[in-house]
Amino acid sequence: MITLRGLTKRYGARTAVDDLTLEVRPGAVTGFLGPNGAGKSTTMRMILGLDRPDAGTALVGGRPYQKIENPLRTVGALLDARAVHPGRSARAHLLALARSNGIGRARVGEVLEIVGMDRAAGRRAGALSLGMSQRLGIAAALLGDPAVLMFDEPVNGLDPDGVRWIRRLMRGLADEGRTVFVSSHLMSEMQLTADHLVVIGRGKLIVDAPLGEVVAASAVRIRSPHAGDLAVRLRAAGVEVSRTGESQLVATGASTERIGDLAHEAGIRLHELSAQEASLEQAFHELTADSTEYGSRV
Ligand SMILES: Nc1ncnc2c1ncn2[C@@H]1O[C@H](COP(=O)(O)OP(=O)(O)OP(=O)(O)O)[C@@H](O)[C@H]1O
Repeated sequence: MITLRGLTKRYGARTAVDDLTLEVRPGAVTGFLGPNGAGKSTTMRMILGLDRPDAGTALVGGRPYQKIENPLRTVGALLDARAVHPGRSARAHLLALARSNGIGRARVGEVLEIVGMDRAAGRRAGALSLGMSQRLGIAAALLGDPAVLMFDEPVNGLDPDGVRWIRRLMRGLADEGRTVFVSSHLMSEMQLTADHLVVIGRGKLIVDAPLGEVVAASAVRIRSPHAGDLAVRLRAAGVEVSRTGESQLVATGASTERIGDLAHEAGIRLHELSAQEASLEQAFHELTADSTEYGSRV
């Protein structure tokens, strides 16, 4: 479990993370989404004790990172896959990490196998492809068999096989009851991977909800020979409506049942009434529109 309470980080006049309060729960993949510069990496760095918050707290398993005795056994993280000594072999890198964290040598072989790197273990870290570097970073994160895992943009630069592999790995880790917190700006990817979503913009929490709830923020497509009259009626009832064609409307903020009832009360015939499930991409765009606009101005 990761617990953030009022977590805040400022860089000069800029508030990178703004009063973030949330819980990341075990047994699920929680996607951490936001436009570039939203504050995702800064939040993860504060959880790992790499950046000091200006206010608030970040706890892992109920403790601040600095107070965790064997951090690698509690929380594993992949922040920057390239942050490995380039001259060391993958195995030597993991062995050094294991030794300094009181983890037995045998576990190194296990994690190399989990990430499918047993045959590349002798290669120098600096000579690994990005995909292999990601796997090595994940092997390091898994080394202490931690209950909490954090991945910052893990699929960046990966080929489709690598992306599928990471997706399956995260699912498996969550199914084992672990807390899996993964940042991404790829909404389509999160739609396939995450159970729960945390969306931030300009450092502020925008959404903290199950994936289904975010995606179901739906629009309703309507066709009627009296679209103009119907639009007037719907707006009067507080429904947001836009006219998309001579006889077509799209309404948001009301169910098909409500729209059907309103049309019936007004005596207006309908030729189509269908719920359009918003893709996460659309939902994300709507949710973060303000913060993205702000971002592009600065
Ligand atoms: N060390 C730093 N010094 C000054 N400003 C910083 C520093 N680190 C981050 N920032 C700023 O804080 C804000 C949040 O950055 P952060 O990297 O956390 O966002 P992000 O959501 O991870 O973005 P991205 O998707 O681009 O990685 C940005 O405006 C960034 O420029």
